[in-house]
Amino acid sequence: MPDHDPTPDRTPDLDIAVVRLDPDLPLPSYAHPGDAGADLHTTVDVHLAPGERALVPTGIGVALPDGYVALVHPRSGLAARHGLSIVNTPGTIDAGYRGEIKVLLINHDPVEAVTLSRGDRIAQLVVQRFERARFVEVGVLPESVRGAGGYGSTGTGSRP
Ligand SMILES: O=c1ccn([C@H]2C[C@H](O)[C@@H](COP(=O)(O)OP(=O)(O)OP(=O)(O)O)O2)c(=O)[nH]1
Ligand SMILES: [Mg+2]
Repeated sequence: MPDHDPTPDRTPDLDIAVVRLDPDLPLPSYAHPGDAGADLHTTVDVHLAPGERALVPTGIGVALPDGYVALVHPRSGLAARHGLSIVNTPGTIDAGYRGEIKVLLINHDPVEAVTLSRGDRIAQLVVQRFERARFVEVGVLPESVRGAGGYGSTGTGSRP
């Protein structure tokens, strides 16, 4: 770590009530100042054959304030080293949810199994504010430059 960290730790913006359903495992925590994701741990040993998935408990329950959502993101190190990801990435933890946060891990490696031990950090939780939309039905949508183009409509090469 440099003498002067250019990303100093912030005063937390928000308190979130957490229960530890497994008191021997740590609370979610940020690895570095400025990190967006707080790491979540598995409470169980996991063995995933190639292509296999498993719903893995984290031992954590939260009560998010109204207007907030927590998103369960994969960890890039596990993805790069082992092909490990999350089936429904990012998982959505609703403000009203009071159950245990679980992570639907999947082993995308075509050959190697993935083995994780109880206590390993398996995913990261990003807490965000969100907008509650009112879906207002109209007959025709306003025009835009993109229009209905999508799914690669701009091509893959560099653009002028
Ligand atoms: O990765 C995840 C995704 C969801 N959940 C919990 C929290 C969330 O609030 C609840 C419902 O998730 P979601 O809305 O994604 O699932 P659904 O299939 O739509 O179920 P439901 O009908 O219960 O909303 O399950 C997790 O613990 N981990
Ligand atoms: Mg739902």
